[in-house]
Amino acid sequence: MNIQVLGCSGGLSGDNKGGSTCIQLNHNIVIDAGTGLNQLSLAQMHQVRHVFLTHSHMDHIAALPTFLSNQYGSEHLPVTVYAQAHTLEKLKNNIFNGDIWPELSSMTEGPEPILTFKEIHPGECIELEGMEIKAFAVEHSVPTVGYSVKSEGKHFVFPADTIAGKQLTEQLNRLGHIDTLMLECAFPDELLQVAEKTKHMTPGLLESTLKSLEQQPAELWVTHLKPSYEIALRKTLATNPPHKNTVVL
Ligand SMILES: Nc1ncnc2c1ncn2[C@@H]1O[C@@H]2COP(=O)(O)O[C@H]2[C@H]1O
Repeated sequence: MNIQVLGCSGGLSGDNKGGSTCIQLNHNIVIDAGTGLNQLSLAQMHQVRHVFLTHSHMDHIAALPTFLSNQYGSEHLPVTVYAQAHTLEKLKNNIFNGDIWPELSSMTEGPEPILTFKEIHPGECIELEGMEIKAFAVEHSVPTVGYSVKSEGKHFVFPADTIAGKQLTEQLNRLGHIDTLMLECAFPDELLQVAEKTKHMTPGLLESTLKSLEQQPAELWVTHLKPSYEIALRKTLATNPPHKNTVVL
């Protein structure tokens, strides 16, 4: 399984060229459609057939409308967008509503639509292209799922935007051995109250989450740093890495 983090910032600024959350699995699957998706060329976008969304927040869906419109002319239609009912409802009502962007799921190019929305539920596992992609519920300010991806003997887990706590620990422990755990760290410890209110992590919460796990992952990728705090967070995470193999993306 080839994992490319196309974007993972917790916000947008010219200092972070990657953009917001989008993780590409091999050529044809992405998790989230933040602005990192725009790193792909048109030809590469035409290879992406499956989009798994974690939640409805803008930094995770921003590139979806233009990405989907770019699919007109692709030979490999339709694109399937998987998400929980809440996320699909917000997309249909607030984005693909004919005002902000066309209702692409009902529009056709030739014999088939370019887009299919597919509701997923926490606990559901979808098998695609030799991968097992399982959604699991996490605690964030809107209904959110993380994804566990197993392929070729490797296990990649992305809990998306979430706060530390019993739910996250239990979900991660249930998943067994993890090769790569990609966990967020949005705010510094001084902003713990903001992190708690917005349901995000701090370095301290990251450390306590790692300590609460029955098995350590082989490596930890830290993601979703908020641009305003990125320099300070990188310094803290370099001085006191929460895991022996920590990579701050
Ligand atoms: N009370 C708050 N204080 C600071 N930032 C906030 C507050 N509420 C929402 N936000 C920001 O709004 C963002 C929405 O997306 P996120 O959950 O990634 O992160 C959130 C925070 O960056």
